[in-house]
Amino acid sequence: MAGEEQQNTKRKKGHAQQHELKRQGRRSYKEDREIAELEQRLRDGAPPRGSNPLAAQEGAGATTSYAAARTFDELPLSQYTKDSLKKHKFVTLTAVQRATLPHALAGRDVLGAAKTGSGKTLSFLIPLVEKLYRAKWTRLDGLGALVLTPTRELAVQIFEELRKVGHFHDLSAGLLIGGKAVAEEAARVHRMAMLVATPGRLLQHMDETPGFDTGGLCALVLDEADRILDMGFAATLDAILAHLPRERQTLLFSATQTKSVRDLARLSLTDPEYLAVHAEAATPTPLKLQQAYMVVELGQKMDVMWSFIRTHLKAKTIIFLSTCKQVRFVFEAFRKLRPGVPLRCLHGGLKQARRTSVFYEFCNEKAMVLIATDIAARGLDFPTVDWVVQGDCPEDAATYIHRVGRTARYMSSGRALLLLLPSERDGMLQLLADAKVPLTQIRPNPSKQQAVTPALQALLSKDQELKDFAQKALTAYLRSVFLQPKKDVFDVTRLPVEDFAASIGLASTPKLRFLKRVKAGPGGKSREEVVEVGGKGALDESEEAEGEEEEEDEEEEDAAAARRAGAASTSGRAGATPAAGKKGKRAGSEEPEEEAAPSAKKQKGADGAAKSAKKANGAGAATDKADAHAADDDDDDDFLVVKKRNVFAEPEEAERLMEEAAAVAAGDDDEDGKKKKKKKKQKIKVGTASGNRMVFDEEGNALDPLAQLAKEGLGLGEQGEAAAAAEALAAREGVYVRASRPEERFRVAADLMRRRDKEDRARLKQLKKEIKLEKKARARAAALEEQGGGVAVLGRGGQDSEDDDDDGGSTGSDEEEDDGGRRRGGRGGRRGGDSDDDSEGSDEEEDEAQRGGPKRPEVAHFGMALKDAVAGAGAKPATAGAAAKAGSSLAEQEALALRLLSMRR
Ligand SMILES: Nc1ncnc2c1ncn2[C@@H]1O[C@H](COP(=O)(O)OP(=O)(O)OP(=O)(O)O)[C@@H](O)[C@H]1O
Repeated sequence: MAGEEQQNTKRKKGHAQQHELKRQGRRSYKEDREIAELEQRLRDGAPPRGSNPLAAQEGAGATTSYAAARTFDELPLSQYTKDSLKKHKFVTLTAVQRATLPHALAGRDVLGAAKTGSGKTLSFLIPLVEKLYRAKWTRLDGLGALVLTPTRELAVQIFEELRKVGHFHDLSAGLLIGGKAVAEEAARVHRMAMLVATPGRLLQHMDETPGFDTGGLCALVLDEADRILDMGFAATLDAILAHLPRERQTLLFSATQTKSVRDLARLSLTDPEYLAVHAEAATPTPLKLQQAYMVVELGQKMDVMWSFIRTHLKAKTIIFLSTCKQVRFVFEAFRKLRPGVPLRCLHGGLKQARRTSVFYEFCNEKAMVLIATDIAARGLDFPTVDWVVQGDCPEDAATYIHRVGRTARYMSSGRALLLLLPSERDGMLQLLADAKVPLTQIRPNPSKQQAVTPALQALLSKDQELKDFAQKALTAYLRSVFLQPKKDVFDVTRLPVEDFAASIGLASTPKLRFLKRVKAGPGGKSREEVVEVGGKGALDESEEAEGEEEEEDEEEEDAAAARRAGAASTSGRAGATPAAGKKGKRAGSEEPEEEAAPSAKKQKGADGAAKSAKKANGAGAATDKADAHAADDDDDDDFLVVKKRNVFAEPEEAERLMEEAAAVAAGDDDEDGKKKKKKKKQKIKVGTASGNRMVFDEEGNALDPLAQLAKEGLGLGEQGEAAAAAEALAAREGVYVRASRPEERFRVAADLMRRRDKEDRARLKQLKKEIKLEKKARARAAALEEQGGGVAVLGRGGQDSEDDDDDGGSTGSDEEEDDGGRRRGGRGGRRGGDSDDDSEGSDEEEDEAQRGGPKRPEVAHFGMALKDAVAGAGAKPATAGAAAKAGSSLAEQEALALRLLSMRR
């Protein structure tokens, strides 16, 4: 027993000594010896320059060379890294790891290209960690290694992977992404040996954070290098590079690698190794990925997407759309129609906390539909995604490859479906054929297709917010098509805008005008032409709507927009004509039933509600079929009828099939494809009751509201304490590599987000209350003024700035500054992200209030002692507090305080 104690004490002493050594930047004798051996092995066994280690024979020169290594154990890696990899079950190298690790470990610049899901992340993380370990890097040495990624979610994911690789190391690592508190990051960033960052936020710290030293950086990684090097990130990347030393190792990885000499020159690469692992492969996409496309009319797209979801209730699916606003609309609309599978959305307009929680939720679910923009297209490693559906055509073959790469990752299989408009078909298929992407044509099974349009019309007719979303979605979609540089694929003038508007439930088409630059004549002189869609006088309306942009991801989405806009401006084309099309006259004038009805319909056991809803609601067509399908969720692929042919091998047949599919998608009835099916007119019964109000969970199970509350446990009792404990834990763990408990962290993050959402809502409510009170007070003050006497405008002085701090990420304060010192009375200002709509109302109220009096002083503080003024004023209570004691209402107290103030002035 005594012996055991002695041993324990000895071990503890050993650990303490080791820790102290590391703190001083020194290593133990054992580590020193290991580092020396590793250096020796790396020198002696490095693969020849320009060689591809994949071609190296196993066993050849095994004594010294590690070029033929098949397992991590055979590589010259530190024991800490080997143990970490083993702990996380990484044993055998993937092809890209075999090809790139030997060169990267030898300290060379590498350009690695390999298919999606092939393990590129470890190919750059392992060399970084090893390099700093061998350099005996300490936190006093400043930043040693940097990984740049185009999106925040990808940065989070890489950071998690880094925690795995660095599990047993003693290196500090940090994550810098937009949407988080800069100040918090600034306090720590200078202590980080490694950083994973998005370009915008990194540059902000480089410019603004004192003591953030990047001059000693020895390794830089650009993940999704082609994206980071493209024009969307050009200025930011150049500014970042200007802060970094030219002498460094640089690693570039992507599934679609850049070969541009100009790009590579910007990075000052030294004799880089170009390792394109799958360059000779028959296809650039994973072998276990089945890919198909379907030609769909724009006016049928919503039906096809809805039908897909309804017939794949047990699948994990990502649906890609082109813009934030489309994602928001389709998500909100489908969510309200309750398809029977949980839905989530991911786009740059969401608050960062929401984005992160959606990311993790989608990782952990088995069956879920994620509707997303291209911020989810690159790099994200969601486990076991069954389907990738491209609802909108990708901008190029590279985007296609990255999007479909979210499924069939590593060893698993997956399926992908691309929806193409007839006008996109030829151009896009050609691009994909050039990129050697194998595609099969597929068409929807008409008997399984479910019309969602009537349901959308009914929803929009009673939900103004959703209608606004729909209008903005339509505008954003057309604008994105307009901005696409590849005009042979994307031609906004060929889109049936009015059919599309009708299909998303809009009773009329929003009026839009786009400015179009076209090259006039061989001289290349440009002129501006106005393309008008849907009528005159449209510009103001639509552009105003666009002005109300949500906070977008400052990284990826802005970069994409900049890229498209830039390309569009240099590739203008002539011949734009107003879009033609008959006016779709759809529902919307009649008042539909209670909103709960369509969702109630598909609930098992809610038959009565379902029947009445079916009769009453315009959602009939969609939900009738939805009911029929609710019972048999297993008919997954019945909706998709496969034509088992490679269309590139049989062009004529392909043509015929495509036309056939287009005819089916367009709803053509007879063989010659001319006569359109008549849609049964939906009758909406106005004013009838629709049953009890119900709450449903994501799976569609009915819950009573209290049970729902209890389930969510919003900050109540133990849950609140647990959340507080979790928060403390998160704060304690910080961002060190050694602290590796992903599940715990996910839970902590989820708890924190729930609590903060609740706090936000409470704060907003409080603010609205306060604003109302202010208005009242001003009204009273105005009345007093009429009776003679000056008036002061209310504000909350110090309290404002306190709230500002709490509410990181709000754009309210910016607006305040922009208004040239016109200080608002609190945080009712417009917020970024998904809460901005909530606060618009209070904004207006405030604005109105601000206009109340032109010469008024800016801020008044309640509770100030105004004895002098009181003395001058005669027998009134001295302060608002005194007034309260005297029993007057708050509004009266406020009015009184104002009066006192003005008298004092
Ligand atoms: N050697 C390995 N053994 C087992 N699993 C691995 C190995 N290397 C990578 N993986 C796993 O394979 C999956 C895909 O890896 P990773 O995300 O690095 O792919 P990628 O090539 O970067 O894909 P993308 O091009 O989409 O960014 C991850 O879940 C990763 O943990």
